[in-house]
Amino acid sequence: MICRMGTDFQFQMALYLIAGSDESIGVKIYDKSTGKWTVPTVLGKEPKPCKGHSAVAINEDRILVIKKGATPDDCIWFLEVDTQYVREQKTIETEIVAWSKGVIGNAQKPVVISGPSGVGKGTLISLLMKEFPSMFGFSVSHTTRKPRDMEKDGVHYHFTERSVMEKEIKDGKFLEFASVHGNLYGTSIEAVEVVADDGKRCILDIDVQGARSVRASSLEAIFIFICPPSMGQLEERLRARGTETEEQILKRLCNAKAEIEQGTSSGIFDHILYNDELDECYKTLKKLLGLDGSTVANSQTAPGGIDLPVDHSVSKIDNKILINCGTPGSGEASKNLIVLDVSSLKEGAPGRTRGLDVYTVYSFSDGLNGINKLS
Ligand SMILES: Nc1nc2c(ncn2[C@@H]2O[C@H](COP(=O)(O)OP(=O)(O)O)[C@@H](O)[C@H]2O)c(=O)[nH]1
Ligand SMILES: Nc1ncnc2c1ncn2[C@@H]1O[C@H](COP(=O)(O)OP(=O)(O)O)[C@@H](O)[C@H]1O
Repeated sequence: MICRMGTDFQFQMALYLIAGSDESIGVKIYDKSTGKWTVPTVLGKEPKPCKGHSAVAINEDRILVIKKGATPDDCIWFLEVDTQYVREQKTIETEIVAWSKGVIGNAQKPVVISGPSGVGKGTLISLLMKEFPSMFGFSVSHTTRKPRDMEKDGVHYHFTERSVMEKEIKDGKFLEFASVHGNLYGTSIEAVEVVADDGKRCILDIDVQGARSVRASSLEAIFIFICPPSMGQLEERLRARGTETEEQILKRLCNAKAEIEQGTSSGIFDHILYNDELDECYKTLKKLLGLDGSTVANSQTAPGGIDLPVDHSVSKIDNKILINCGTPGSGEASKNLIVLDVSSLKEGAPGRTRGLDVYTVYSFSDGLNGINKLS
């Protein structure tokens, strides 16, 4: 492995070294109090190797890493060293850092939908996905339960063995997980990232325990609880669906009481919807998601990127990162300065940092300038 680039950052008690090779980008930490180097546990998907990188410390929380020669959608990354997410994952034994990819603009908050089995969560989500296919993406959960007749692996769930899922949970691959009706269910970090990378708003269908975990995490979301009009109607719907055995139906009905109690009284949920008449409930759901005609349905912007030349220099002034791409040529306008505004950074899904504003400044040889906002 040939190490051909490195940047280092001094924080109060530690120095972070980011070094890249043809194969990987590695991180080492020098502890000033003990004088020792350690290799931290690195969470998140590591950026692909590149032709070099520039890096700037944004604050004590994270370091911005700009990859050279990367594709426009893959050049802005953050090494999180003390963000809320990293603090949540910290163990006593090892130092932890996390990679997260920079997302231009403000993708809309994910939507968490919970409610008892048979209340109509899946039905409402299907309606949304059908009416707004380019706006919403479903977070495909993992589960140890067996697939139903019509369910497809990788579409409705990632059907998995308990031992495999438990190992992946241990390896930090899950945003949340819970035991529901005797099976293990969980949202992998990747499931949420896939939707974000597609430029879509993520919908999570998870139980109340999962919603509680997400509420406590760094992922900002809208939380909606769906209630049945009555326990009798819930039972009717579950039986009419015809996907569960009698034993499973009874277990689900028994759990429904506690779920409804927690869902309606725990303060986890921003909105409680009653799914009596499906059409009415769907209309209300669209209204609270801002889809009642006041917004253009498919207006979600595609995931953006920045076309960076390999040769550039980086500097920081307050909350602005200036990427200098060289002097303009004669005659034509040339893009010679890209400005990243990091004043409204937000933690997204683990593995993503949202809220990056990007401007390109064009200069003409006669001294005139033009500004173009990408986000
Ligand atoms: N915590 C958590 N719950 C999930 C996840 N995926 C599904 N669930 C919940 O697990 C419960 C059972 O789901 P499922 O087996 O599909 O049955 P259904 O609710 O009757 O359609 C529902 O409350 C789902 O919301 C997940 O990734 N995490
Ligand atoms: N408002 C409603 N009125 C009557 N039946 C409904 C309504 N909403 C959903 N259903 C039906 O109830 C059953 C359970 O709905 P489903 O979406 O599978 O629930 P969940 O995903 O919450 O378990 C399905 O057969 C569905 O067609």
